[in-house]
Amino acid sequence: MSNLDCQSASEIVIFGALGDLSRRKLLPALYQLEVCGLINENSRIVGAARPEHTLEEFKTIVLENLNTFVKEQLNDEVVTRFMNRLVYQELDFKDSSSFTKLADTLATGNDTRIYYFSTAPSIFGDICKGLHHADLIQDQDRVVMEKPIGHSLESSIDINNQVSDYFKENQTYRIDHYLGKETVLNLLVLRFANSLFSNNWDRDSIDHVQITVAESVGIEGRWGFYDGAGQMRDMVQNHMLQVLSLLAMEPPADLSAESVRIEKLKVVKALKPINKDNIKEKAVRGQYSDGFLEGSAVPGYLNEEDANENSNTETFVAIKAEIDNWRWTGVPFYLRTGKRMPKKHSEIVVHFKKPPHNIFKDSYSDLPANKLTIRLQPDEGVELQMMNKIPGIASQMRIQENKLDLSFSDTYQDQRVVDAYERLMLEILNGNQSLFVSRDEVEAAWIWADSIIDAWKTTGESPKPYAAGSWGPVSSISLIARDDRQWVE
Ligand SMILES: NC(=O)C1=CN([C@@H]2O[C@H](COP(=O)(O)OP(=O)(O)OC[C@H]3O[C@@H](n4cnc5c(N)ncnc54)[C@H](OP(=O)(O)O)[C@@H]3O)[C@@H](O)[C@H]2O)C=CC1
Ligand SMILES: O=C1O[C@H](COP(=O)(O)O)[C@@H](O)[C@H](O)[C@H]1O
Repeated sequence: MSNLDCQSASEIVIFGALGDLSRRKLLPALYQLEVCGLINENSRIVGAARPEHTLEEFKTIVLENLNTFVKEQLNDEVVTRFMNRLVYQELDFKDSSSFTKLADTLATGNDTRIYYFSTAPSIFGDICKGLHHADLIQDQDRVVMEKPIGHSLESSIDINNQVSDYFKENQTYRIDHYLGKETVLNLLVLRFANSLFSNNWDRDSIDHVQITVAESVGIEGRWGFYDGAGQMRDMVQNHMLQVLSLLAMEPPADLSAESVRIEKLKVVKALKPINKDNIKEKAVRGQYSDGFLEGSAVPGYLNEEDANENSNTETFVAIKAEIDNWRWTGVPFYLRTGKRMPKKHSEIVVHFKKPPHNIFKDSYSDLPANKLTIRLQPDEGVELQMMNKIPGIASQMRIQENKLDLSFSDTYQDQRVVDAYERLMLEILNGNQSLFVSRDEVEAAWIWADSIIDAWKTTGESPKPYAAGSWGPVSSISLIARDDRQWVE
C-alpha cells in the first residue's frame, strides 16, 4: 500500500503558524512531502495565528520561509500546488469565542482535522477549550503536541490532562523529533533485522554502552526558556531516554504503535532510580564557562545575552544509567550530553565483551573488545570494530584492529537526508502513532528525571564548570573511570 492509499484528505491546522518552529521546520517539512507527492491532493494547510493577514500576505510569508529554510532549490510547480492548499486564520488561542471563525473556515474543508499545537504548552488547554467551544473535536481528528510536555511529572500530568479532557490517547501525537531521525529509526533495523546483533544483545555479550549527544551550539538567544529547563529536561528526559529505550527494549511483536510503545515503556520503568543517596556516583552536571570553539572565543553560559549570573542551571549531564531487568543487569549505559561541546556529534557505542581467552598473545597481548558504533549525526553510519589478520607470509600470525564502516552518505549517495519533521509529519497524516511518545512513557521518564533533579537540589550539588569547546567537566571522566572505563573520544 502506498502512503497515499492510507491517507485521508485532512485539514492540517497549525496553531502558531507564524512561530519559529512552524517557519523553520513544519512548513518546510510539508513542502518536502509535497515534492514527494505524499500529501493527499485535497488536504488543506490552515495557518492559525494572532496577526491580521490576508491569504496573499500569508502566502508571501510562507514562500519567504520556504526560500530560507528549504535547502534545495524550490520547484515552481510544487510551490504552486503547495500554495493552493494554504488557508490563513487569524485567531486568538486564548479567546474561545473566536474559534467560531475557525469553525466557519473548516466547515468548507475536509472531515478529518489535524490540530498541530506549535505553541507553548501553557496554551494547549486554551486551544482545546476553544476547539470544544466551537464544536470542532470529532473522533477522527488528531492532535499533535510539541515538547516540552511539562518540566516535571506534576506539570506534565497537568498538560496531558488539559488535552485528554478533549482528545483520546489514540488521537494524541506527542512529538520527540529524535524518533523521526533516520539513524534513530535504523536502530530498529539494526537490532531486529540482523540476527548477528539480535542474538548478542544482552548482558552475556555486551560489557557496556555509551550514548553521546554533543552539541556545539550554546543557548542561541533562548536563555530565558533554557534556564528554566537545563540539559536534563531539555535533552535527557526526552531524546536520550527515547534512544536508550529503542536500544534496550525487548523485540516488539510488530511495528505497531502499541507493541513498540509497550516495550519502550518497560525499559524506562526498569531504570534504577538515582536519588540523593547515589547521585554523586551516578550523575554529573556541568555548566560551560568561557572558552574557544573552532578557534573563536565564545562566552560562558553566565555571560550569554540575557543571562542571570547566579544561575545554577546545567548545560551538561553525564549519567550512569542502569536497567534492572533480566537482559541488562550489570550492563551500564553511560549517557552524556551537553551544549558548547567541541562539535555536533551524536553516537552510540556498544562495547562487546572481550574474547574469553587470547590465543594470539604472541602478536597481541591484550585483545580489544568488538565495538559497534552507531553514528546518529552528522556523518551518519554504522561501524564495527574488529580484529583482522594482517595479510603476509610472516611465520607468526600478525593481527590488527580494523573496522567495517557503512557510511550512509557514501552508500546511499542519491538519497536526500530526510529531516525528522518530514518523517513525523507523514506519520501524522497517515495516522500512525508508532513514532510518537505515549503518555505513560512521558510520565515514567519524568519520574526518573525528577528524582535526579530533586537529588541535585537536595544535595545542593552545583554544576561543575567546563570550558566551552571541551568534552565536559573532569568529573564526567571520573564517573566512567571509576568503573575502569573511558569515554570514546
Ligand atoms: N522552535 C524550535 O525549534 C522548537 C520548538 N519546540 C516547541 O514548539 C512550540 C513552539 O515553539 P516556537 O515556534 O519556537 O515558539 P514561538 O513563540 O516562535 O511560536 C509560537 C507562536 O504561537 C503564537 N501564539 C502564542 N500565544 C498565542 C495566542 N494566544 N493566540 C494566537 N497565537 C499565539 C505566537 O504568536 P505571537 O508571536 O503573536 O505571540 C507564536 O507565533 C513550543 O512548545 C516549543 O517548545 C520544540 C522543539 C524545537
Ligand atoms: O529538542 C531539542 O533538540 C535540540 C537538538 O536537536 P538536534 O536535532 O539538533 O540534535 C537542542 O539543541 C534543543 O536545545 C532541544 O530543545
